[in-house]
Amino acid sequence: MIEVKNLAKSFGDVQAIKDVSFKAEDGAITTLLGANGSGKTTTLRAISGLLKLDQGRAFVDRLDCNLESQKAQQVMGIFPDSFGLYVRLTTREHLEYFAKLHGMSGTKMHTAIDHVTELLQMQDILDRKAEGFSQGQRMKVALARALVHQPKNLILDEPTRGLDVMSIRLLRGLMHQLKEAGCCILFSSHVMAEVSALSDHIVMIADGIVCAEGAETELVANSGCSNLEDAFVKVTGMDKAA
Ligand SMILES: Nc1ncnc2c1ncn2[C@@H]1O[C@H](COP(=O)(O)OP(=O)(O)OP(=O)(O)O)[C@@H](O)[C@H]1O
Repeated sequence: MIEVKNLAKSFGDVQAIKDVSFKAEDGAITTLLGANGSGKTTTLRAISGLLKLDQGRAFVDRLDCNLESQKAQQVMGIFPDSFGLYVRLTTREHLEYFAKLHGMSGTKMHTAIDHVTELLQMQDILDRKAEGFSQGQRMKVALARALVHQPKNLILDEPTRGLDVMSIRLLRGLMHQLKEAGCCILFSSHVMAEVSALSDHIVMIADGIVCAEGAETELVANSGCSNLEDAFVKVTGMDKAA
């Protein structure tokens, strides 16, 4: 479970997030839905422990992401907005490196690597260096890296950007599978169809503030609109800005 309370963070004069609070439950897919620059990545980075907040607290499985960052890292997998692979390392070497960072070794580590390799159907790239990997192959390595220590919580920042239809299907299938297994999945997106297809709970964010949250049907009904896109535009005040 992920819970954030009153997060705020500025970069110089830019207030990236002003007041962000929400809860992402286990066994559910929660989406941070917001336009470009609304504060999605900053929020996810704060949960990942990569950012020192000006205000507020973030918790993963009740562990404070700032004060108990090492323990919190153990229970979350992070799929960042840039894949950041080391081109000279093979897929296997990437996975071993991340597994070791999570304290794994020996048979346990090799079994975990076999498991994610199977899960993501990536046997063909396991012993290839990452240099020259396609976007889909890079996505698989980044996802496998996030999952190798079998975290209960998975955080994905705009995971489908740049992917083709088969890679997106694989990713969505996996998110559903992990949700069914009881994991807490938190992802960010601004693609309405994707948000609608995947989300159990949607958190709408605009200009660094959470404007509304709930199930899609609830958000649409409360807005008086007929679909999620119109509800989003209305709730975030983007109709007035246009
Ligand atoms: N390291 C940084 N330095 C300066 N400004 C930043 C930094 N990180 C984020 N910002 C600013 O904070 C605001 C929110 O950015 P953020 O990346 O969180 O938005 P986002 O919702 O993820 O956007 P996108 O969908 O375009 O990725 C933007 O105005 C951005 O320029």
